[in-house]
Amino acid sequence: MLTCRLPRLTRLYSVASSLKVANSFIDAIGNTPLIRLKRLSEETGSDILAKAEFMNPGGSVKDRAALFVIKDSEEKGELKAGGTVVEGTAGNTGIGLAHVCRSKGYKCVIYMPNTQSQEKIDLLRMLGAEVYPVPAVAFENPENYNHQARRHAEKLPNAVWTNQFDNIANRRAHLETTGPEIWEQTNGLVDGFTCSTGTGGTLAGVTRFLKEKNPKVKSFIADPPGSVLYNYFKSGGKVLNERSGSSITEGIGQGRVTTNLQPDVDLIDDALYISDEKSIEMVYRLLDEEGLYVGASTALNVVAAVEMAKILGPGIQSSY
Ligand SMILES: Cc1ncc(COP(=O)(O)O)c(C=O)c1O
Ligand SMILES: CC(=O)OC[C@H](N)C(=O)O
Repeated sequence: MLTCRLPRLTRLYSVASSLKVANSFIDAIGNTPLIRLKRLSEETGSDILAKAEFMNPGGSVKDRAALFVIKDSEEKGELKAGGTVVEGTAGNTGIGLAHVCRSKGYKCVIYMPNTQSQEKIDLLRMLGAEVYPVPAVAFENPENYNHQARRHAEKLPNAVWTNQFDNIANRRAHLETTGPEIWEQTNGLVDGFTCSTGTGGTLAGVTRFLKEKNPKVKSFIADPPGSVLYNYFKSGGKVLNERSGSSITEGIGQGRVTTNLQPDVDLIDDALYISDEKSIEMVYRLLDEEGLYVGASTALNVVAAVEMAKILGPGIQSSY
């Protein structure tokens, strides 16, 4: 999910006009619409557009990364027919992987922090994944869900740990699909982009693509409580605090600069800290005003887009 502001935009690129038959689950990933948020656009004087990543067939932006990390393993010859994909995930990447695995005939093993919602565990099991909810401990701890996933894959023949946080095939998904879609859908009139980060793949890939197209496009990190990236950015990359605090949002927030984020961290123009209170309020505003039923991580992105629009002000490519 992403939001951006397009003061000059008069006509949206028609997604419906590009309707075609998808030959499989995989072909249905991506090409999601941009939805104009009418009330928030009127309120800010900037067009606020939300990329409807919930319309991916697995239900989130993470379908894109799931497809790219699996394709990468196949291309490198690490994953062969009948093999197993193992991943550490808050659940959404797992859901994308479980779908792609099912459609390609792979087995899927998921390690996730036991703080995540039961619905995601239930869905993963329904999709045929083997799921291990494990205690939520810091990345530095060998029992962290990611390290457990890596060790599981190392013990199995024909298995890969897709390593979504540090495997840059994830970032490539957004360089090659999400970023170009936004550029095309807005006829290049996008002038600001913001989203939160889990692995950082979306923020990094989209930022890189848009800035290569037009260096004047701004990019802001949207950070929830319990994440360290807001302080990291505001200290000019000097302070990487220990994680403290927590958030009701799931799948976002980060304790380190991942390999997916690292190459593009210097391209980020600003960071926004978004409290849970603001995200929850936005969940209900989007439902009441736009008829959009979204989760807290999406609502957080929208809060950030509104704040970004207010900072940049109406008028394309301001001098911020
Ligand atoms: C629902 C949801 N939104 C956003 C993200 C963040 O995306 P990325 O991993 O590309 O930073 C994730 C997971 O990371 C997620 O699960
Ligand atoms: C906690 C986190 O960063 O999760 C990454 C990703 N959203 C996932 O669903 O796995």
